[in-house]
Amino acid sequence: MTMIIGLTGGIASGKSTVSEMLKKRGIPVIDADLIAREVVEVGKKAYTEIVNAFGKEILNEDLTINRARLGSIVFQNEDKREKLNSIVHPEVRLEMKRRQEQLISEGAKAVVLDIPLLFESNLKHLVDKVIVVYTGEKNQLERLMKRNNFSKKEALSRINAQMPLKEKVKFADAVINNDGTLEETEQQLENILMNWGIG
Ligand SMILES: CC(C)(COP(=O)(O)OP(=O)(O)OC[C@H]1O[C@@H](n2cnc3c(N)ncnc32)[C@H](O)[C@@H]1O)[C@@H](O)C(=O)NCCC(=O)NCCS
Ligand SMILES: Nc1ncnc2c1ncn2[C@@H]1O[C@H](COP(=O)(O)OP(=O)(O)OP(=O)(O)O)[C@@H](O)[C@H]1O
Repeated sequence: MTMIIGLTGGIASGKSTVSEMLKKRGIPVIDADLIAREVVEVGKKAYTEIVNAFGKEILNEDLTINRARLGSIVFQNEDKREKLNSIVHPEVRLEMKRRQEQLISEGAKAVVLDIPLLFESNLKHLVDKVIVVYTGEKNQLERLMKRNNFSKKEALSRINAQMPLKEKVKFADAVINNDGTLEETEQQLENILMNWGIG
């Protein structure tokens, strides 16, 4: 039996960092953010629906989606965000399921689904266990501003578009506190995998 593990957290809490550590140990990770980029490539079904809903103003000159522009629209307006989600999420879910089945058929002993909105989208039923990557509010804000070159206002609008991390922790089977060093984060991950028999 393949163990399906959900990896979630808040924006910039460290999911990709933990996901790299998992891959290094040979555990495959299916990344929802990455798939969400693929399904909106020029000409795909979701691409056409986004252009119909948001207009050509959100396109770059080469007709690809201008993510910064679309982001600044949807993170300021919940209705528009829900509209975008309703276009993109079904496509992401289909592709994730396809990849998960492929990995299971190859005999993977565990598969990790890296899904930032696992709880917000009520997807807990898709996984056997959930790891939440946690950081305190101050670290989350600072890391997000630094990584994306965001103002405080821009960063907060994205953080506030998600369930508070403190809430997510309550629904976790295991929590990794990523406020410390990367070594400390890796140690916590090792302990969790060991406890679940996949270390
Ligand atoms: C709005 C978009 C174009 C902004 O693109 P951008 O390159 O700036 O951000 P990126 O996609 O790398 O996402 C960064 C992080 O933002 C957060 N985030 C993204 N979309 C959402 C959303 N709809 N609601 C809440 N948080 C979100 C996640 O924590 C994600 O890890 C893009 O995020 C998008 O298409 N979002 C809708 C699809 C989605 O929900 N993706 C997330 C997982 S499926
Ligand atoms: N323990 C740590 N100490 C210092 N910086 C860290 C640590 N963990 C992650 N970071 C940095 O914080 C930022 C956010 O981390 P990461 O990209 O892994 O988050 P994420 O949860 O995948 O974000 P997103 O939701 O946007 O996909 C990155 O710039 C990363 O290098």
